Amino acid sequence: MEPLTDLGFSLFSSPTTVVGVVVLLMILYVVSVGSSSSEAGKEPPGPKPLPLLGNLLQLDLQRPYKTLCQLSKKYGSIFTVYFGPKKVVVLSGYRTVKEALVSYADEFGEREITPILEDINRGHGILFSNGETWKEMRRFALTTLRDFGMGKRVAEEKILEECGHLIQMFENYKGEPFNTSCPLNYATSNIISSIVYGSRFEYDDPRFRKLVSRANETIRITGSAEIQLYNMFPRLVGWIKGRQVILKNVEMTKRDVKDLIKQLKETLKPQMCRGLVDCFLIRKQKEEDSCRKDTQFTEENLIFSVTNLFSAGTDTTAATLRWGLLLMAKYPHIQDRVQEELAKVIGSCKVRVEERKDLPYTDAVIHEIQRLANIVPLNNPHRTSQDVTFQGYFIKKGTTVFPLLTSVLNDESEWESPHSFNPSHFLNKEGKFIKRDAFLPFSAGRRVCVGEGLAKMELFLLFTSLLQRFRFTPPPGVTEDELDLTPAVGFTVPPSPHKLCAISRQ
Ligand code: HEM
Repeated sequence: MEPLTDLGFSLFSSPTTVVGVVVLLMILYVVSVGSSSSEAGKEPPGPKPLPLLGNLLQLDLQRPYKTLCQLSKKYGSIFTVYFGPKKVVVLSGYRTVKEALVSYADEFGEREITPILEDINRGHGILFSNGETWKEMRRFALTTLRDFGMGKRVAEEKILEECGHLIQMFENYKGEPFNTSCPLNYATSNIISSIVYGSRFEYDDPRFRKLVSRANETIRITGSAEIQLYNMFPRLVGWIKGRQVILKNVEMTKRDVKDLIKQLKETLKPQMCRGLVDCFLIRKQKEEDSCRKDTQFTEENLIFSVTNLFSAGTDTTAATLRWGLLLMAKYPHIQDRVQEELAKVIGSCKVRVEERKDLPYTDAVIHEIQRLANIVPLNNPHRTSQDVTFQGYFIKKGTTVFPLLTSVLNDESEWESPHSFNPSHFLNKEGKFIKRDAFLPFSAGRRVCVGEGLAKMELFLLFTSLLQRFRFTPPPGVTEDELDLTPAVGFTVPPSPHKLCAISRQ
């Protein structure tokens, strides 16, 4: 809670600000909490909120998902927490989250657009939009991703090509310790870039490096304590530094993306789509030609759909791979078994997606990495699109809902040893791979991750290719026990900064 205290001091340092803050919070409190008792039915229980601050003092703002998991032990699988004046209903545990997102998809399928998300996207694109914009942009992204070979040979080729560049980059470190973040982010960015733009970038292209680092920085800051405070009190703390950095990043990224789109426009051939941008531009032209007034195929939606895919597709997959390599270095006996299986089934040939079924142990390890890595612990926020009575509780239309993914991936009634790295979660007694219902790292229902198929393919091909080529170890002088599994702070959570050695096996 220290960071919050520090921030509190700087926020409330002048008496006039304090009075202003108190008055505004009182108004917000009356508006939000005052309407919480409903005649329509019992509302989900929860810790008593303080006037004005709600449950703010109880929340670990750096890692709110941790507090929420603790609260679920006391209040059950559906409860209410006040993030300042903002009322949030938290759904916890596999059964509740799945039931809400799948059986009540209509009621729980909307995205909550927090003030910082409003700043970033202004309701455009796929990730942070609702209604017709979301419907059309999501449908377009899914069809185009499918056409560009998600789950097919074309995507496999693109990923394998990128694998070659990534391996080369790892080779360049010659077994010396290095931070895995940049190479992995560049590789996953390039895979989504070649689908979106139709071509990859060189790793030393300064514009590409900036696009990747700004996307990462924005995701990190979006999960910080100061941005949580901004989301609670947007009018009061709009000036905070983190928000200014995000706004600047968004502007610069928009400029770069516009520029990339302009280049594609100038060389566009209507008969040949090089990537998603081309398909979008062609569709845009068609809609303009037919004078469709309510078209969603606008410049803004193109820019934000592209940036959404780029940032959602880069950081998540790279963070999962970073966890994977760290876990391999920490548990060398598990790395041994993966490498033995790869040697037996594939030898030194290129790995192919169709070989996944012959690699049950490796497949189980990749699933267990995703489960334990738990990289979107809070999930993206949802909100109710209408009044709903769920599991006997009344939830009003427009309420923010967190379908807490961490509580699903660590659900004690679903997983035999939820808090340890145990690939047996995905293996039966005969050593065959088994699917598990509570494996929901991509969420479920209407807003389920658009890139699930692509991400699974990337994780499999990149992880296996890297393990074929390299042995991952802690840096000299660091023991396996000393490798730290504390997650970093952020909206998505990679491991804390660390270095590893990639020792060539060939
Ligand atoms: C390991 C990798 C990944 C994980 C764990 C992951 C996880 C998630 C989660 C939890 C959500 C929120 C779902 C919800 O609101 O209920 C989401 C949404 C989304 N993801 Fe992913 N994702 C990954 C990779 C990707 C990739 C590679 C892409 C790009 C092709 C992508 C694009 C998106 C988009 C566009 C959405 C918004 C969907 C919507 O709101 O309709 N993700 N992802």
